[in-house]
Amino acid sequence: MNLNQLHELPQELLYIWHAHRTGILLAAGILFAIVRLGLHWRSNRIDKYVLKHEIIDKTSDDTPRRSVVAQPEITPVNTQETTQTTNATRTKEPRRVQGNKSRKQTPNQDGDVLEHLQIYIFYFTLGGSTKAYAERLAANLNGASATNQKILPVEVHDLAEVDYDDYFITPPKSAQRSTASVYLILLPSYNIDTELSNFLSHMEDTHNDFRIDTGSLSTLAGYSVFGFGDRQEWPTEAQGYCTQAVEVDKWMAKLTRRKRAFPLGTGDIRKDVDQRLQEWQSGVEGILADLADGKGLGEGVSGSGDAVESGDEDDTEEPLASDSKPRRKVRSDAGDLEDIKVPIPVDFTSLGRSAATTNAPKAMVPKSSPTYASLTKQGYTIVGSHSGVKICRWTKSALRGRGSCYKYSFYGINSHLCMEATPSLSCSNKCVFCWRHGTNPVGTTWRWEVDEPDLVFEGMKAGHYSKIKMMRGVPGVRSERFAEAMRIRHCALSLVGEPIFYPHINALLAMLHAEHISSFLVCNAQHPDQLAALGPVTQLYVSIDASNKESLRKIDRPLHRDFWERFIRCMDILREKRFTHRTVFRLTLVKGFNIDDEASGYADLVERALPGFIEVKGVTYCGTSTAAGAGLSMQNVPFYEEVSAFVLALEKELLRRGLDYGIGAEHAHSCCILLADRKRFFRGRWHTLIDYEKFFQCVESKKPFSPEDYIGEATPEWAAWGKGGFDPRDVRVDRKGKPKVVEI
Ligand SMILES: Cc1cc2nc3c(=O)[nH]c(=O)nc-3n(C[C@H](O)[C@H](O)[C@H](O)COP(=O)(O)O)c2cc1C
Ligand code: SF4
Repeated sequence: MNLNQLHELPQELLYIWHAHRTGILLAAGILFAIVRLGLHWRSNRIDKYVLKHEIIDKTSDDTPRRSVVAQPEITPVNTQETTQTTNATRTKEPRRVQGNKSRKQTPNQDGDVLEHLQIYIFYFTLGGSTKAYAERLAANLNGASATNQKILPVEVHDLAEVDYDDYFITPPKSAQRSTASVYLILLPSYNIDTELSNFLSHMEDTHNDFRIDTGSLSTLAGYSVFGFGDRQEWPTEAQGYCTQAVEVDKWMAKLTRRKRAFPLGTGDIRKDVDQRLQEWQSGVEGILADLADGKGLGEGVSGSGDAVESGDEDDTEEPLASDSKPRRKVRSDAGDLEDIKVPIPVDFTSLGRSAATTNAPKAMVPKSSPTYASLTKQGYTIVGSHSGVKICRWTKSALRGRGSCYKYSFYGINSHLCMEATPSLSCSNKCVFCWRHGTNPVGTTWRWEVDEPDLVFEGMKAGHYSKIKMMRGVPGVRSERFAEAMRIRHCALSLVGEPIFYPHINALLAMLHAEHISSFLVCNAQHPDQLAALGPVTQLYVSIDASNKESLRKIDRPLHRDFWERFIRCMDILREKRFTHRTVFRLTLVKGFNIDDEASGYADLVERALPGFIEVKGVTYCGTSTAAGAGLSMQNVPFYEEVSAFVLALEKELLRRGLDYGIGAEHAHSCCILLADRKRFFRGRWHTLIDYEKFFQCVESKKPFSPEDYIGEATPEWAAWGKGGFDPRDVRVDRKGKPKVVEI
């Protein structure tokens, strides 16, 4: 290049710039963007690499590299790790926990092979008696598990001597991943300041310490508490009986995240402590065996862990359908059984001839059907293809010492010993107040497969017991009632559907009686032939939902066209049955439907059937769309005074006709009053209770017998008219679980 050309270079460059500046700028911009993106991607990879290695370091090293502020829902990854963390931090700095999200583990849920079960017994004592009980319990458990290699010798610790940090912040160091630990805590109660008060404060502090996982004992396999108290000085829990055991049980539920392995047991040191402790021990032994077998706590409903227990059940007698919202109608063969078009429907009244039908019958509630899904969602256990079982709210209530249903006051039935079941989920009515609407199948004929009665019976019992077991972790469940509940004494065949619809109903009843389970069978007065053929039943109910044809049509919405004729025939059959069966009318009063001016109509029916008893009950509003569609609202639920006024009017009307009925008992809590034939009033008292053992003797004698043969003792004073009828052994509570004052 010569000098001239060199001179012209700037001009040349300027020219090139002007001519190509857009392209140049664009290319530079693209290049810059590529470089930035490359750098960004590279730094991201480094970050990830560092993080990954930090995590690996953290889980493999005794000393945590990072501390993460504990969130309410965090929990240690495993026992060992947590113990190490706590140890490592306790000496150097405030306690720290790592913040991995809870996986709600139990040792054997981790997939670890459970090798051992370590039982720790903790006790507190001042006078020495609880120590003696703890040592005896340890000896018993060691003896019982001597042959089980998985259960390690029991460790016994005095709470006054242990360092709480070693056992009650996290489980002990000795607890390995493959060793499940169970705490059994035996405690007296003292209303004075003792070490026990410190223990309780420690539990509260641990739970509330923001640096510690709120469920820091959740890696335990389970726990159970037994309290010793003195009922003579502290008669009820509210007055102080075993209060500290109750408190510890609640805090343990929180700290373990609901690992209550067996309900809190309590024993009166002056009276029943040995028996209660023995019952509790037997229950605990069962759970320990399950845990050692790697079965975990089972499908138990874990306790809420709430220090203030919530009344987690509504106060209505019948549970509401869980989804009371209007439901889209699902059309399917199985879902809407009423609409199934089976070519030749078989009238179940002539089932013996069903072999003539060529089409094989179907399952009433197939597993794949929406009906099945809906019923199981509501808590029913479907047994076989057409039966069901469910524990009623009163069974739960009695397990928690919150009262039994009116049948305890009237007939001596303990609700926690009662199984509610039906062998036929199908019904021939669509009553407006039935809370199962939209779920249970309906039909006038039995068009389905028939399960054998032994299958139905065994399935019902298994379903019931499994539901009872699910209650063992629920706060407030009394251990002695829980133990008693594992032996069914009564069966209410009234759950849903129509029990006598089942072709083998008599065989099923015989199976119940053979196991000394009493039977209360409720039918809807629509199946006269089955009613006539019915064998022995402890108590035979007929639902009387209206006193005249029009009302019955409006309320029961029966599927049979000849529903009134069927109803009246049933009245006549009942009149005959009164010599062989304890017959009961069950009236459900619905304000605006069947109360007003109907006392005389009901009296007509009583005069016709002459039942031994008349139960009158105010309807429970279930809030379903069906109820609403039928014009039912809370306005239709009568007050207790209105039910009482109706009963008095009916009693008067019956007397006017020379029918001697009187008020035998009441249960104001469930708005229910019992009228009884005055023959049951003798020796100055009503006798509405049942002697169940005598009933079984009568059945076993195979000779004819009458309801008078098994009249029980006098109706308790507290259930008499004007006394309310609430079981005095129990505490009535409101929706929040707070004791409730009953006004009669
Ligand atoms: C000073 C004192 C206070 C007590 N307070 C209660 C109490 O509040 N509630 C209760 O149920 N029992 C209470 N008790 C009864 C004890 O809990 C009961 O006797 C227990 O078995 C004592 O156990 P220990 O011998 O292991 O100390 C109390 C006993 C004493 C001596
Ligand atoms: S009789 Fe049995 S099933 Fe019926 S409400 Fe009472 S406890 Fe429940």
